[in-house]
Amino acid sequence: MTEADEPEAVLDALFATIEDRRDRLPEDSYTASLFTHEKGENATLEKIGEETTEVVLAAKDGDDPELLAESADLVYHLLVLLAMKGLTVDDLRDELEDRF
Ligand SMILES: N=c1c2ncn([C@@H]3O[C@H](COP(=O)(O)OP(=O)(O)OP(=O)(O)O)[C@@H](O)[C@H]3O)c2ncn1[C@@H]1O[C@H](COP(=O)(O)O)[C@@H](O)[C@H]1O
Repeated sequence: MTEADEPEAVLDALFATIEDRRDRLPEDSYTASLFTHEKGENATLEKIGEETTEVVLAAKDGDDPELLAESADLVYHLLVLLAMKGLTVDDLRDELEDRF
């Protein structure tokens, strides 16, 4: 069983993978390309904008599978942005817990 087999741990496993790609920069990794490309931060921010629009349109259309797929794309790119800024998924968890 991997860490990601625990449903509550999937965000931690995904974030650890993003940090690994950021730190090791493997050539075949889309995530690493966002960290290495000169305009990687802009590309990440653009993706967040695009995916947000796609989430809104999927919700408006009542397309639940599309809503879930676009939400996953959005969460992934948000986590990449946090990693770019030196923030972590634990920081996000703390922020959410403070509001709970
Ligand atoms: N969760 C994701 C994830 N979500 C989206 N993407 C990529 O984000 C890119 C942009 O997404 P889009 O939906 O915009 O796809 P697109 O091909 O540009 O399509 P259009 O927008 O043009 O329609 C695509 O290349 C997707 O593959 C992701 N790439 C990686 N991950 C995770 O990151 C891990 C490491 O991946 P690598 O960095 O590739 O090793 C993977 O195991 C996954 O768990």
